[in-house]
Amino acid sequence: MPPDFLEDHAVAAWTASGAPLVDLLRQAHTPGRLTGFRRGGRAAVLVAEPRHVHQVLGVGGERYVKRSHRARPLLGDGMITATGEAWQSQRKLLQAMFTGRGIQRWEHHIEGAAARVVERWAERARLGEPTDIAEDVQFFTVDTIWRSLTDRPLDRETYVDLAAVQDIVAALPADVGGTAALPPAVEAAIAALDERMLRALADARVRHRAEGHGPGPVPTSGPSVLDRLLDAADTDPAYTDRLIRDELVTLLVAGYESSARTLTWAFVLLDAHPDVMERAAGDGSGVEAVLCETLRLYPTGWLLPRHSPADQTLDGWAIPAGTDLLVCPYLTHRDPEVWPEPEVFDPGRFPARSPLPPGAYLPFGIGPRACLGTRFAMREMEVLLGALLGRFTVETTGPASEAVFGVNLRPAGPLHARVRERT
Ligand code: HEM
Repeated sequence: MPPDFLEDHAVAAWTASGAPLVDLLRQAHTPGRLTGFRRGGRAAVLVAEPRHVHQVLGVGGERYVKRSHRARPLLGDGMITATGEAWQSQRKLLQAMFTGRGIQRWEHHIEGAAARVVERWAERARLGEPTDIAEDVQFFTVDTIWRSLTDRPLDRETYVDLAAVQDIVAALPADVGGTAALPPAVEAAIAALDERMLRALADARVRHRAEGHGPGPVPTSGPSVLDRLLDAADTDPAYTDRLIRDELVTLLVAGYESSARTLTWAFVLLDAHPDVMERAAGDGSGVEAVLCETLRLYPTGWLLPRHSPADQTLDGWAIPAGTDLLVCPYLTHRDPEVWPEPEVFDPGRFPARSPLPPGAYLPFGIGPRACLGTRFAMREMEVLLGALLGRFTVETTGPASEAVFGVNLRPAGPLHARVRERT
């Protein structure tokens, strides 16, 4: 049976309105059915039911492919955009640094970067000046990932080049199949970022040789991600300077944007729920639940597109070759069958009392392409949120942030707040 497609006139009306893609997905969404729409001769189906999500990303992870056209101008051939054997070997190389005990090596970077934000807030509190939470948490997440990539703390000048990534990401087409033509200012920001990365690479190569690394077997542990990539380059010709640049930019973009936006969303939600904020501040034990619930309501990876190169059947529905499958964690996470009163922010839902249906909760994706940095991200967010809530009270002073559904789901604008030391 073919999926239900929206009438062409409904799609044309949506196009004419200039509304974001999420509005079209909401229109198409019909619980219990597989629904979609056609645009410019291309068919796309919405994948929001947990069992469909599980099949497309989990068990069907090999059949439905990732094309990532949208981010390629920025990420090149790094791990997010790579496919097939290239992806497999890239993932294998870095996996151990980010899973299991591997992340313990980043603990001192995370603690160091969190201490800088705590100091900054203490200064703001002393002077009675407001701060921009969105900016502060972004500095933190850029700092943690930069230290992990290069083993160097972040200076302001480097931060400015790296943080320009957010303008680049915002300029990427949010829509699947969007073109890669970017405004000149964005091309220039990508060039500045490239220069910064290639300079970091050249510096690291000099240090790397001086420290006695060289051709030989790839060690199973190393001080930084860049060292690991340089070791790989000694034995594997696939690791050209270009690919190392792509991998660094990929880890930078993946590693700071989502964590920064999630922390900002957490403060937006906590500000609206002071009782939850006080409980989480108490002994810090509720911080993880606050983050899990924040990621349920605002999964920064709100849309995970896949493509079907061959004819497939999904839960009895016929998926012809060439169809885009728009997995949408944002809609899945608001399924009332799984989450009673889905719009309500309630960290008490976590940890879940009974196992959730497969595919029902996926802020970090599922299946072979699930997030490499899940453990790193959760740890860094818990450390910072715990440290800030434990020491300061927070009261925002600006209007509530609107959600922007771009390549990722981010809060619009800054988040100005007054912070005070707890007495
Ligand atoms: C709150 C923070 C984060 C969120 C919500 C998040 C979310 C995601 C999601 C949903 C995916 C899967 C995309 C897909 O299936 O199409 C993904 C992939 C990925 N993430 Fe994260 N991420 C976060 C933090 C991080 C961090 C800190 C790092 C790096 C240290 C990272 C590195 C990656 C990489 C490399 C991939 C691609 C994996 C692959 O294709 O094999 N992420 N992330």
